[in-house]
This record gives sequence, structure tokens and C-alpha cells, in this order.
Amino acid sequence: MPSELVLDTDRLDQHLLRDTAVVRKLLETADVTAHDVVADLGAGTGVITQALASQPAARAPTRIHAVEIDPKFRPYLAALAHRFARVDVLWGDILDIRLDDVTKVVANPPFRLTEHLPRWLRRLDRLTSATLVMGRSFGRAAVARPGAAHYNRVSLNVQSRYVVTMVATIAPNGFHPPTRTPACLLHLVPRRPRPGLETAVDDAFSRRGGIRVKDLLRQLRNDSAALGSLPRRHEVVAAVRASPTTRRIHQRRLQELRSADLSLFMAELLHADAANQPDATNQSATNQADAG
Ligand SMILES: C[S@@+](CC[C@H](N)C(=O)[O-])C[C@H]1O[C@@H](n2cnc3c(N)ncnc32)[C@H](O)[C@@H]1O
Repeated sequence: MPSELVLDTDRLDQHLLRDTAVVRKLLETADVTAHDVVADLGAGTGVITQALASQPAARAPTRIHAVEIDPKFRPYLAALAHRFARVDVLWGDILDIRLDDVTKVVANPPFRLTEHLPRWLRRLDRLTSATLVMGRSFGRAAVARPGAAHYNRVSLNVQSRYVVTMVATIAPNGFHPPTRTPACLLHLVPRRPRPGLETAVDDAFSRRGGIRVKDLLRQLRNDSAALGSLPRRHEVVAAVRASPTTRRIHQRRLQELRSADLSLFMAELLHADAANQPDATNQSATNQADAG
């Protein structure tokens, strides 16, 4: 780690990866090929960008966009761009930069963007996966099943958009300087876009949802973008309508529901929809790691 660097942990979450085993695991999980265009979000000194660019030809992406906001990293990232023609550096805020050609994200992004990333990544039309270092409590919620202790709005936010796997946990001293809490490695594979359903989840949790449960279901049944072809939409909505949770709350407005009921209802909707997808066997959230 360059000793002259003064790192800003408070404002920019500058905890640089120093555990090379984690970098290897990131690459192994991302399974990048020569056809991919990869974004390293919050590139820092470029440890991930460099590892990606140094892969053997069949595994080195066509292009690597290293995105960074802090100019103190310019010498490191400029040196990488000079050494590897496939690397370019994009200076600015991750949330403002357009990355239309990106097929994979492989990154240790600033933790404060964690909650925004699941929604933001959906802007990338060509994205096939995101392999990300995240806080462990976020990761536990992201993979939690309904009814599990860590299940909460993060679970729905992530699972409505991705099939998610926790691949590993990372101890605080895997970073320089060490993080305050453990981190983890998450692998996200976008689900088929379901804008109506995603918006319903967002509305429900931002409490803009003055809509009654029964009207939301009717709206989703009629919204082809949300729930696919006609017979399936009916099946999904019928399955949710028939559940005891929904029968109990179907006259209520989303914003009146207790969090536990809201979570259960939204989870039923998502899981009924996932179960009705043709590739349903691959659509469940899994947790392969020892999240101990
Ligand atoms: C957790 S560090 C990771 C650095 C590097 N990827 C690594 O693993 O060693 C997060 C990086 O994101 C940068 N960063 C913070 N906020 C950012 C933002 N809004 N847009 C772009 N980069 C940002 C920080 O300057 C820092 O380099």
C-alpha cells in the first residue's frame, strides 16, 4: 500500500482492498471473458482494475472503465491506463456517470452507495452480473429468505431485481485501513426486468403507496411489463390473492400496513412471480457462504 496516501474514510469510504485472496475470489466469481466490458466502481489505486487487465487473453475484458471521484488516485490510474490499452479512467461520481456498454461490474464500491446500487445498476441495459464487496449486514439482508432474522426491506429491494448469492465474508483487516464492521462478497444476476413490480416494491417502502392491496394486485395483473404474459400474470396474482396474508390485508392501503405484513405480502408477490418464471430453478436467492 503506498505509504504517502492519506485516505479519506469518513467522506469517501476509502478502505482499499489489501487481501489478494479477496481480489482473486472477486475475479473467479465474476467469470469475466474477453467479450465483457467491465466497470470498476470506485477504483482507488486500481487494485481490481489491474487484476482484471492482467488476466490471460481469454479472461481479460475488452474494456475496463475505472470510475473514481478522488483526483489523488490520478497517478495510479493514469499509469494503469498507460500500461493497458483496454483500461480507461472515468472521473466523477459513480451515480452520475453513464456506462451504456458495461456487461459486468466488478468492484469494491464506497459503502455509502450500497443502498443505491441495486436500483442504479438496473440502468445498465447490458449488465449480466455484478460482483461487489459490500457490508456484511447488507449482504445478510440481501440473501435472507422471508421469515429469516435478517429479512427486511433490503431483501426485497435486492431480490426484486436480482438473483443474489453471498460468496464469502471478508474480515475488517482485509482492507487498509480496516473497516469498522466485516464485509462480504455478493454476486448479483439481474432478473428479467419487471418495472411494475420493482416500482411497487419501491413505492411500498418509501410509503408513497397509498394504494390498497387489492388495487395493487389488479394493477399488476393488468400491467404486462410487470408480470409477463397474460396467463402467467393471472396465475401469479391468483396465487398471491389466495394466501392467508393477502386475504387478511387486501382491503388495507400499503402505507397503513405494519412492516412485517408489508414484507410478507411483497415477498409473496416476488416469490410467486419467480416461481412462475420459466427458469424458476435458478431464481431463488441463495447463500453459499458461511455468514457466521
Ligand atoms: C472502498 S474504496 C475501494 C477502492 C479500490 N476499489 C480498492 O478496492 O482498493 C472506494 C473508492 O470509491 C471512491 N469513491 C467514493 N465515493 C465515490 C463516488 N461517489 N464516485 C466515484 N468514486 C467514489 C473512493 O475515493 C475510493 O477510492
